[in-house]
Parts: sequence; C-alpha cells; structure tokens
Amino acid sequence: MRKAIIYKFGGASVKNAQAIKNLSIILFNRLQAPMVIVVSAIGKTTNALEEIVEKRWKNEDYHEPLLTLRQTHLAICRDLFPQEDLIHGAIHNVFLNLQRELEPSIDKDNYDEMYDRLIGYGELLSSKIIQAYLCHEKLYCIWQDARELILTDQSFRAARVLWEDTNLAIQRQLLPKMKQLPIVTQGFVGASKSGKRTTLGREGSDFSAAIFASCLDAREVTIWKDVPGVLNADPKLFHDALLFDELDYKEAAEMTYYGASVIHPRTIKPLANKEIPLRVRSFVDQDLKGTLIHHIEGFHNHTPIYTVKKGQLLVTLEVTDFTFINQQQLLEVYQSLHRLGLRTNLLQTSAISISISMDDDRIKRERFLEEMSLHFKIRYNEGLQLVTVKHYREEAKAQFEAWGEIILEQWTRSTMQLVIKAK
Ligand SMILES: Nc1ncnc2c1ncn2[C@@H]1O[C@H](COP(=O)(O)OP(=O)(O)O)[C@@H](O)[C@H]1O
Ligand SMILES: N[C@@H](CC(=O)OP(=O)(O)O)C(=O)O
Repeated sequence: MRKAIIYKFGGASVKNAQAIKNLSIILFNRLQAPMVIVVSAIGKTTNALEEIVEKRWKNEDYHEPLLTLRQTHLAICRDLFPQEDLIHGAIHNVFLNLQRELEPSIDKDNYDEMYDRLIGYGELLSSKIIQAYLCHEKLYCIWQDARELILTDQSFRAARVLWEDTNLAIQRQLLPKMKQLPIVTQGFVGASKSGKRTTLGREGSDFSAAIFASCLDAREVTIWKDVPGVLNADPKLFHDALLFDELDYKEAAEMTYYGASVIHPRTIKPLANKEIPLRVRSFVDQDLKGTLIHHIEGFHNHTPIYTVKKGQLLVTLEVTDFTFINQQQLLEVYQSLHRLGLRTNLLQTSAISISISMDDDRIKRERFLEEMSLHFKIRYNEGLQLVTVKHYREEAKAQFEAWGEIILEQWTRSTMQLVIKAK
C-alpha cells in the first residue's frame, strides 16, 4: 500500500453549507486511498458547546444556545441534502443524545470530565454531515469514530496520548478500512482505555492529524486554513505580514509555543520525529502552494516573527514577610499550576515577588488564587495580551506602545515579550 495522505479541515473551512461544498471541490481531484480526512466542529460550535456545558454546570438554563446549535446544524443539512436524506434524522438523533446526556445530575468535583464527555459532540456532528455529503457527491468514504483509535490517559481537556495503544488500534482497526476507501474522522477527541471520552486541548484537531500521520507513517499532512500559509504574524492583526514558503520544524514549533494559533503547539513534534512534511495551505485559494514545514538543513531565519496571545491573566505573588523568593516557593507555585493544568507563558521573579502570565481559565483561576493566598499577597490583572517577537529589531517595542500600557517585559538575545493592557 502507498503511504497515506492526511488532510485536516478546521472549523473555518466547514463553517457553513457553502464551505462544505468547497471542501468537496477541494477533494474532487485529490480524494484517494489511503487517505484520512480529519475534521473539526463546524465554525464556532465548540465555543457554543462550552457555553452550554458551563451553563449546565452552573444550573443555568442552557436550552436556548442548544436550540440555536441544533437549528444551525439542521439548516446546513437542509442546504446540502434532499429532504428525504437519512442525514436529517441522524443529526436530530445526535442532538437527542446530547440533550439526554445533559439531563442527569452532575458530579460537582469533575468539571473537566463532564466537559470532555460533551464537548466532542461538535466533531461528531460535523464528521457525520461531511462524510454523508461527500458520499452524496459520489466521493465515497467511510466514517470512523476517532475515539476508538486515539487512546489517551484521563487528563481531561489536555489528554496525553497513549502512543503504543493508539498505534495498535490504528494498525488493527483503521488500516484494513483505509485499503478500501478514504476515511473521514474527528479531530480533537479521544478516549481513555476504560472508555471515558477525552479531548486533546482546544484547537487540538491539528494534533489529531499529526497523531494519525505518525502512526500511519504518512507521506504528508495538509492542514487547510483561511490564510495562504504560515506568515510571520497573524494577518488579521498585522496587515503587512509576510508568507513563508517553507519553515524548519524547529522554527515552526517555537512559533506555536509562543502562540501562533495557525498550528496547534502539539502538532509539530510527532511529525518532526518521523520527518513527515506538514503543508499549511489555503482552502480559499487552492492554487497557492502554502507553506511547507519540514526538515531544512542549516535553516536560518532572520525575519521577525510576531505572536499575540490574548486572554492572559497576569498574577503577581508577593511574599508577606521579608523573606526572599526561594526555590521551595517556586516549586510550590509550579506544582499548583501543574496540578490545575494552567498554562504559563511567562514567569519573572524579583527578590520578593513572582509574576506569571498565564492562559486564563475562570474556574481554575479561582482555585489557584485560593491556594496561593495561603502563602502570598496576590495582585492580578485580567484580559491582557502577551506579545512575543522572535528575532526582534531594536525599534520593535515602540510599535506596541500604541496598543496599550506595557505592564511587564522580558528580553533575551533573540526574543522580546511584552504583557500589554489594552487602552
Ligand atoms: N503566523 C500566522 N500565520 C498565519 N495565520 C495565523 C498566524 N498566527 C495566527 N494566525 C491565525 O490563524 C488562523 C487560522 O487558524 P485557526 O482559526 O485555528 O484555523 P482552523 O480553526 O480553521 O483550523 C488564521 O485565520 C489567522 O488569523
Ligand atoms: N473544535 C475544537 C477543535 C479544533 O481544533 O478546532 P479548529 O480546527 O477549528 O481550531 C476547537 O474549536 O477547539
């Protein structure tokens, strides 16, 4: 059998009926076996599901957002399929199951577990609609439940892959099917060996594509985006951003680490380990070649790379007596962050304080602050932006002064980071 090709279509590329039709056009000349097509939830479905789950958790009324979500999906089906197609009933049933799963009383200690049980419904819906539509267009393919293949531990919302088990499941269950027809499956979701549903972290479908690629020793992965490829900055924020024709794995991995949301941070490593090339290309203009991320001997980039992470919480922990910050205190802070699964993006210590910029999470934040209040005096600032400039030029800081007040900065020889409070 030839080496497999992996395609990943994110939420933007399947955001409505027109976008799904466009996906089938992309596949028209490209569909082949062996191929795995990994899809994310339609548009902003995962955000809507997050709202529903949070409301259910707080015992608030979630019926309105649930109804909107149902109507949106059924309307897409009406645009894509004739009235008598079985898909309408199938999607209706998925919503009945979701409704049923939202009803029972909830275990108040296990928000993350409940979240993972419900949030993957978005990918379930999109993958069913897309597989049915491709078959309707005579682009025959098989639907596969990714939770039978991507096996993880039970670190809900940021599950770690059990590589050996996943590899085995893919070889045994997926490979034989792949010989017959292309596969459509879900990104983002997995399951533990005891059958609990898990997820790989928000925007984790790129990582799912990389997992399939690694286990299948794929020829290439293509992720289809609404941008021409990887640029040196988010083109929505920087209008003069430059497109890279190619990038070395290491440079791409660092970009994602600092927050370039075009690729999920966990995607590059499994591909780099097996030297599987990753192409990022546009689903809008399919004539463009995009950006090829692969191993480039002696790669040197001097173009500045800008990344912006929004929704940052900057916490400053200050000692309450006149002791200095020591390693034991740092250890306790890190242990608490690790236990709660809070991601830190910048840490700075002074003699009497520790400042941490982290991705905000309203529920976990409260627990962290509560734990820290036993040892420190706390100040915090929310809704901040963390700007990172790699290969910065001297004048780089000045342009961000217009963005707001720079309340923390950190410089190394190659990287500048600024925490900014918008005006
Ligand atoms: N360096 C970058 N190059 C290209 N796009 C970027 C970059 N940094 C951030 N982006 C943003 O990433 C978006 C695409 O990623 P994302 O929205 O996660 O896609 P999807 O969810 O459809 O997979 C683009 O619309 C762009 O605004
Ligand atoms: N739907 C999930 C997973 C994902 O990766 O989505 P996208 O490919 O649209 O970023 C999310 O929104 O987090």
